[in-house]
Amino acid sequence: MELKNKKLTEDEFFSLRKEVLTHWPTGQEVDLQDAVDYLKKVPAEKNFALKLRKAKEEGLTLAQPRAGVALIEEHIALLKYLEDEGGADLLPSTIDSYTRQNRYPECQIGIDESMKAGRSLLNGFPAVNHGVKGCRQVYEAIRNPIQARHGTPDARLLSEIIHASGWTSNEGGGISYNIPYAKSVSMEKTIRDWQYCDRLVGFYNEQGIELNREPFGPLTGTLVPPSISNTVAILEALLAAEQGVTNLTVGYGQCGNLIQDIAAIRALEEQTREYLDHFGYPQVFITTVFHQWMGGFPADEAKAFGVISVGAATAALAGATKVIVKTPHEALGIPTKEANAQGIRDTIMTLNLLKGQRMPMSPELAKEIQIIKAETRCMLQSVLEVGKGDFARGTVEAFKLGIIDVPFAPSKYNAGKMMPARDNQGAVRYLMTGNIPFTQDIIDFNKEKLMERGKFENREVTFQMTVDDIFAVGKGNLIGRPE
Ligand SMILES: CC[C@H]1O[C@@H](n2cnc3c(N)ncnc32)[C@H](O)[C@@H]1O
Repeated sequence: MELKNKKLTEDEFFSLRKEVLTHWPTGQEVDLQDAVDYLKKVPAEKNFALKLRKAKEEGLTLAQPRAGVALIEEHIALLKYLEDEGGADLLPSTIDSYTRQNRYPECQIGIDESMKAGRSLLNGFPAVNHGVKGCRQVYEAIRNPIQARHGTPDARLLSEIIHASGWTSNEGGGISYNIPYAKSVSMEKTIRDWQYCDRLVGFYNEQGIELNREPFGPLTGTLVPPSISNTVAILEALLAAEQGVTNLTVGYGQCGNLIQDIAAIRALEEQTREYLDHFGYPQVFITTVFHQWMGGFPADEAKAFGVISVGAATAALAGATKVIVKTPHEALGIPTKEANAQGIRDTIMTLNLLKGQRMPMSPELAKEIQIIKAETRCMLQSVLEVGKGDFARGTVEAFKLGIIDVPFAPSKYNAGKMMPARDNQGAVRYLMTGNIPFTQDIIDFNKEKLMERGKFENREVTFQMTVDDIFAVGKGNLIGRPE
C-alpha cells in the first residue's frame, strides 16, 4: 500500500494489529476491550493528557525526569522515590536499548541476569517483556501520570502494551525516533509504524479516552538549529493529528542562548498551531516541552546543577508546559535515584522562584522568532512540494534530497550536508546549509552572525568552530572559544 498521510481505516489498522501482537508472547496479553475498560478507570489526575491541559490552563511548567531500570519492583521503588522525594509532576519509564531495537530475547537475558546480580543490568525498563501485567503493576503503584520515553523506530508492540497498562502518554515519532536513533531503518517504514502508534491513540480517543503523544524534540541533541527540530516536530504533529491524536506535546532541546531558546519554544507553539489549523486539525490541543541541555555535561556535580538550573529557568521564562530534567550524574551515566531526585528538586526550586514570570517581548526576541519561523517555513513548504501535497511522502523525499538535514545523525537516510556553529552570543546558526532550500536573506543572516564571531575571535569561520562548540559545555563554557 503506497505511503500516504491518510488516517488508517479500522480494517487496515486491525489487520496490521494481528501481526504486531505476535512479535513477542506478551502481545497476547493485550485485549483491546479490556484495555479500554482499564483506561476508562484512569482518574483525571493520573491521565497525562489531562494533567497537561490543566498545567497549560494554569500557566504552570511541570517537571518530568527520565528513569528506568530492569526489574519491576526496583522500577516501582525508583518512580515512587522520584515523585515522593523528587517531587516529579509527571513520571517516565525510560525504556531500555534492547527493547528499542525489538531485541526482546536479549531483554529477557538482561532481566534474568539482573535478578541474579541484584542490580539493573539494562539501561531502562523492558516494558514489552514485562508485558501488560508488569506495566499495570507499575502504573498502579504510583500517584502521577506515566509516559513511555524511549527511542524506538518500531514501537508498535511497545505502544500497545503501555497504553493497555494505563500509561497515558508515549514519546516518539517516525522521524524523531529514526534519524537520531537508527543507522539504516527507512524513513518510509518508521513513518508507517508511527502512523500505527498514532492510530492506536486515535482509536482510544474514539472510545472517549484522551492520550498524549510527544514527538521527540531534541533529535541528536548536538547543535541542532531550532528550525530543524521545529520542522520535525510540526511534521510529526501533522502526521499524528491525521491519525486522530488530539493531545500533542511538541518539544525542543535547549541550545544555550537564552533568547534563541525562548524564541524556539514560542515559534514552535505558534507555528504548530498555525499548521494544524491550516491543514484542518483545530481540535488538537498543543503543549510544549523544553529539554534541559542534551549535550555533554560537566562531571563536577556543582557545575552540573548550574546547567540544570539554567535549563529550568529557560523553560519557565519561555512558558513551556513541561521541562525534562537532567541529573548531576549526566556525565557519568545512569543516575542513582538520589541524584535523579536532586535534579528534580533543583528544577522545581528554580521553577517556583520564576513562577508566573515570562521573558517579555523585545526586538531581539521578535527577530529570533521571525528567523526561526522563516527557516521552518522554507523547509515545510518544500516538503509539501516534493510530496506533491502529502506530508508523509514529502518527508521521505525531503530527507532523500537533504531538504531537512539533522546534524550528527547516525542514519544513512540523513544527508549530513548541513553544519551548525554558534554565533558570538552562543546562538546556533547555519555554517553550511547543504541542500536546505533557504532564501538568500536567511543564508546571509546566518553568515553575518557567524562572521561577527570570526571577527571577535580573529579567526576564519570554519568547521573548527563547530568542533570547539561540541566540547565547550563539558569544559564549562557555552561557546567553544579558541584556546
Ligand atoms: C535521551 C538521552 C538521555 O536520557 C537519559 N537517560 C537515558 N536512560 C536513562 C535512565 N535509565 N535513567 C535516567 N536517565 C536516563 C540521559 O540523561 C540521557 O542523556
